[in-house]
Amino acid sequence: MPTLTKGTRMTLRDEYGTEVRIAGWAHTRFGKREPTLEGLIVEAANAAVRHAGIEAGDVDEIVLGNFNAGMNALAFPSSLVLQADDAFHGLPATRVENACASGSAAVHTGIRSLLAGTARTVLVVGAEKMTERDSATVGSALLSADYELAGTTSTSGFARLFADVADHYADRYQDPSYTLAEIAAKSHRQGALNPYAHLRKELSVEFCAEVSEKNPVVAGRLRRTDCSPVSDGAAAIVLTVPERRSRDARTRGVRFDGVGHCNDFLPGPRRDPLAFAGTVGAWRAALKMAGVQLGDLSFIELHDCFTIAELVLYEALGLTAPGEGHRAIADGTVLPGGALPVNVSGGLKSKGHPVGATGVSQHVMAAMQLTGTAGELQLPSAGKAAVHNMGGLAIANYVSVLSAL
Ligand SMILES: CC(=O)SCCNC(=O)CCNC(=O)[C@H](O)C(C)(C)COP(=O)(O)OP(=O)(O)OC[C@H]1O[C@@H](n2cnc3c(N)ncnc32)[C@H](O)[C@@H]1OP(=O)(O)O
Repeated sequence: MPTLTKGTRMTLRDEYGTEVRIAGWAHTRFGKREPTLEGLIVEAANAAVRHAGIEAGDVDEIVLGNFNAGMNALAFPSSLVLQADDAFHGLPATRVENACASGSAAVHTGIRSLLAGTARTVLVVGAEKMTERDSATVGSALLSADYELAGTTSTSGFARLFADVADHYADRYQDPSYTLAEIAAKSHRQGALNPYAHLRKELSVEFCAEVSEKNPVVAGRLRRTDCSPVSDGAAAIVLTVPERRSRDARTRGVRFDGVGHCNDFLPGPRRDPLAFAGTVGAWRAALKMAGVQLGDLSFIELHDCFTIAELVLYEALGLTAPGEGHRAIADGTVLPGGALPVNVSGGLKSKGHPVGATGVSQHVMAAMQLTGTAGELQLPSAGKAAVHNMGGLAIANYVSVLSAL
């Protein structure tokens, strides 16, 4: 399989030395939530504008990440953001969709507007309402992102596809089941500390490792604890290019040092299921643009839609050699306090995965760490972070490298 070397080609600093920042952010609680999609969007949008210390009238453009995984079939969901404040009335507002990476697709779209000079302040919202529908409907909606299975009905949905990845892993290296339980327990431990998380319950490695009535098999080797949950929720960020602002926001916030976006082929046979080549392409592009290496990062928020994805990502991102991802968790590297903590927020696995919100949520979690405002989740030292968000089996891949100001 070829290595993907193409991907986003842009620079994050323009001729005036302008840099792109996240000036404010907000996050609703994830889980089974009462508010409608509109209610979640309004809550996150207004709170992010307040947090940035700007007025709604300062926003030039709105981008909404939304996959419609609840199959609500609502046209123009981007106009729901206008409901947050009358000052948004008339603004350009666009819904961006790239499956489970829709949130980061929205973030990167907002960055492009800033770099193009068509906006100075962009409000990016990610939102999804999934729990209103039964699991077969949600499973089918998610599978519309898969080339071979689109249009089919499934109660195990994407879990089946990632269970196949776990089988390939077992065939090529060794049975990953126990390592997957260790990853699940790590995520639940962190999620229990995250006030925004869907599943705030510590689960032991033993519980996650054992198939039981409370932890049934969902597909193949994947147990319930190996899956991210079906969640409702929203997150929002305010993107700015501060030097060009007429009314300056507070100077706190975080800076984008690098971005990468890389899409892979859809047909399964054209991809090595354990290479996540599109992710590797986006990762390398973002780190190169930022001028950093793995060792320069303080932590990573990565797309652990299933625990097997996190294990494969340890290897694809270079934390360990192929087949040795188990070492990253066994020796404590990816734990808080380890050399490179992964998913300190609890990740998708425990924080939840309201599909369109996820990429924005990951940027919010990283921004909180980098500004020392992550509460019980706070790492002692957090200067530089990478955020990785993917759609499908590493089909649409986005990476951001962020720094504290
Ligand atoms: C590229 C990508 O991102 S693809 C990813 C797209 N997302 C998905 O495919 C979603 C995958 N997840 C799922 O389909 C579902 O969450 C499942 C199948 C794992 C679990 O659903 P169900 O079996 O219907 O669980 P249900 O909602 O009835 O909850 C039963 C119990 O399990 C718990 N639970 C539900 N999901 C999870 C989970 N993922 N992990 C741990 N516990 C869970 C609930 O809190 C509840 O606990 P309680 O009895 O103590 O109250």
